[in-house]
Amino acid sequence: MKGQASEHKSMEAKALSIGYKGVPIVSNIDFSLNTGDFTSIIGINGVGKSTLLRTLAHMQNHISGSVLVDGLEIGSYNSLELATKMSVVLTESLASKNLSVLELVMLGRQPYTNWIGTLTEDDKIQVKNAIVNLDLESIQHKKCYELSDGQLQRVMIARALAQDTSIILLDEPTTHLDLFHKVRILKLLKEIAKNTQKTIIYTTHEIDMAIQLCDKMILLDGQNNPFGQPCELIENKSFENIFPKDTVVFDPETGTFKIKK
Ligand SMILES: Nc1ncnc2c1ncn2[C@@H]1O[C@H](COP(=O)(O)OP(=O)(O)OP(=O)(O)O)[C@@H](O)[C@H]1O
Repeated sequence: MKGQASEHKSMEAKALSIGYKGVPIVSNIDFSLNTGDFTSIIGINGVGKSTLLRTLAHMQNHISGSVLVDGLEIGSYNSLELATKMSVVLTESLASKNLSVLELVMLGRQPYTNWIGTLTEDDKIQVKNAIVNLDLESIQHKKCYELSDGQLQRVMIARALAQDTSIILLDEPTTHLDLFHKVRILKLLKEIAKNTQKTIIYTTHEIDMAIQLCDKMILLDGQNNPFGQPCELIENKSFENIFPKDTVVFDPETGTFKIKK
């Protein structure tokens, strides 16, 4: 589904509890995202950001509460339906590094191709656009094992864009990127969210950048897990207790964290 004319709730969490083997690691997660929302999940190491992302991607079950996609329980979709609704970019290393960049990005079209995997003209356009948008033209024929971590990260994002889903979930998409590429990719993702009315959710440790760029933020603190626009979270002093105050303090004036000297 693409280019929806008006906003609607594309992904919601209600009283969501996530964890492993029936044991919750975070509860009380509530948020509601519209189409076009560029959203980050933030919080300290080990709080449960990746677990939440994998739960939203239906790669693991939630413990209680609900995750709604386009108003319906995530569990009510089969895997092919979900593959046309959401794409996922994980940090885990890629199994098929023997593929070329182009071949890997083409795999993004798999949910739409026939059983032999033939690409239509539309599929090829989507692949080309993803390659151009992520600046991969000059390396499109290289094998993935020949790439740097940062290049590979851009290829994985290109594959998700080629999949052209209304929801894109990314786990720490900027980890291996230099400052220029971090900003470039985040701005590109935001632009894509706005121009094509996609809901984009990503986990990150770059809170300052997220405050500047995101429409909404989900702050996992293991207690209330505040959610809202960055300015609302600043107003509610939500950022002030993320880290121990004797180490880093949040400056609401600049929206940045400062090292406590
Ligand atoms: N497969 C698993 N089985 C059991 N516990 C797990 C599993 N994966 C992660 N955990 C635990 O769940 C908690 C949250 O982990 P998660 O990776 O979601 O945190 P995170 O916020 O993404 O951390 P980081 O910022 O370090 O990437 C941690 O305590 C972790 O040890």
